[in-house]
Amino acid sequence: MPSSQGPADELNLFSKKVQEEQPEDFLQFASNYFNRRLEQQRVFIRNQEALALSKGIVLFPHASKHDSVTAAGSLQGSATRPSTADDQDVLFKSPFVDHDPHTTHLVEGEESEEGPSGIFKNNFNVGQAADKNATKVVDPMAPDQALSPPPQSALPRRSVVNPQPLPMNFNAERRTSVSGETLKPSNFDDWTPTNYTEKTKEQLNRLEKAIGKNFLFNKLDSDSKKLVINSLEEKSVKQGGEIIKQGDEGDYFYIVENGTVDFYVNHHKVNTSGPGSSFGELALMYNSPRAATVIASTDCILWALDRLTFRRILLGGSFKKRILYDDFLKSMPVLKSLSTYDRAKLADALDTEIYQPGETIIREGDSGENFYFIEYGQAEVTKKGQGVIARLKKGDYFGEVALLNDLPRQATVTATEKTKVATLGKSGFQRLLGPAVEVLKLNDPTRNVHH
Ligand SMILES: Nc1ncnc2c1ncn2[C@@H]1O[C@@H]2COP(=O)(O)O[C@H]2[C@H]1O
Ligand SMILES: Nc1ncnc2c1ncn2[C@@H]1O[C@@H]2COP(=O)(O)O[C@H]2[C@H]1O
Repeated sequence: MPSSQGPADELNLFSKKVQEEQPEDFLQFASNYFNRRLEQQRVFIRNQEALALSKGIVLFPHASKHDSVTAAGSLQGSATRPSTADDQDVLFKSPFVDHDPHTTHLVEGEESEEGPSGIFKNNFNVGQAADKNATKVVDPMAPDQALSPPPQSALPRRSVVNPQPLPMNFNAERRTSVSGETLKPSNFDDWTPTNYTEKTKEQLNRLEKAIGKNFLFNKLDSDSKKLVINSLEEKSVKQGGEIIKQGDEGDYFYIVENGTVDFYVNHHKVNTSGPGSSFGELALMYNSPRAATVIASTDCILWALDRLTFRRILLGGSFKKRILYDDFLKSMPVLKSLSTYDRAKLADALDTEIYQPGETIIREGDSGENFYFIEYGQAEVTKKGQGVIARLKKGDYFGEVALLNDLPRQATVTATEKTKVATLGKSGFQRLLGPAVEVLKLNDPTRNVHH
């Protein structure tokens, strides 16, 4: 059965709800709960389809009207007409939900106790924690693009990629947040993406070599991986060709098989990257204008993934951490100076740890390995001989003093209630915080002692 998360995640969510609600009539509760989930999912798909149709795009070209009411879970829809309220009434109405004493409204994008986008939380791998008491919830990932080497002459103007008319901007409304729209089905059993073409053996071999081990793919299950691979379109770009123009609307996401590309923001070169790297995700994630111009600095072979497949498959998989941390990082005053791109790279590098009341997160005198943001909970800072010197809460950060000044930990930080922190390793701290480091230095609580 298709679902927004996959059966295991749906079951996890469901059992959490059961624990929370302790329903007296379990079967009734279960029936209502899953009816509502199904209803939400169908409504979402209907809306997407209607939106797409309003922009002249057919999302489900192979489906007929009759297909739309096949067995529960078959997510085909009518390609020829927008949905109506009547459709939804007939197709989505749960016989029970209106009168259910147990029903709680599940809103897409609803925050759970577990974090900014709780609906994803049960997807995480439980791994080893930096502190033996902590539970690490997310894996590290995402290779970084190298920083720019030598300066370059003026930008070429000619565009050689994307000769076809522009793409599926079916969701052309500008948005600044990914969260609402991304808590949605990412995997449709019966959905055939528009650009799907089985790859030849030769292409598959090349793809496997170039990108098979890329973080984009090792996060995906085999079906999703196959879907993505067969949706990729091969594009050759000559040296100097403009692949993306800053300010344009997003159409494709790109993976580099061969060659090197340069990134320019407001005509200044900011980055360069080579084989195995990828770019062009920001505009597709945030429905924002392209944040940089991308030029082939050598002849390149690229693989392009259309916007819809990117959003359906990669957003909730490979780019999950960005979605998870998007709102949280945006809300942190200390990170205000970071660009969308900086925030995205930062999110890629974060891990999550949970501490129980009384657990030590940082011990005075230890060497410093991580920087911390508090996602929820409270902690107190103590120093030998001085007792409690500060209290920390949601949105605060700590652990910067040792990293900024190359010193041992200057205080002990202990959770006073269940506390969830996002952690950033030392190298990420130095590489990814950019201008925020200056703010951290200015706010250094030991500034007068060390300087
Ligand atoms: N410093 C940077 N700022 C913005 N985008 C960058 C930067 N470096 C690389 N890029 C990539 O350039 C791409 C341009 O298109 P997007 O905005 O869709 O996504 C962008 C990123 O993938
Ligand atoms: N007055 C303070 N002195 C030292 N550390 C403090 C103080 N207030 C808060 N802290 C935090 O406690 C952390 C302990 O580890 P660090 O020394 O790496 O970074 C420290 C700061 O983030």
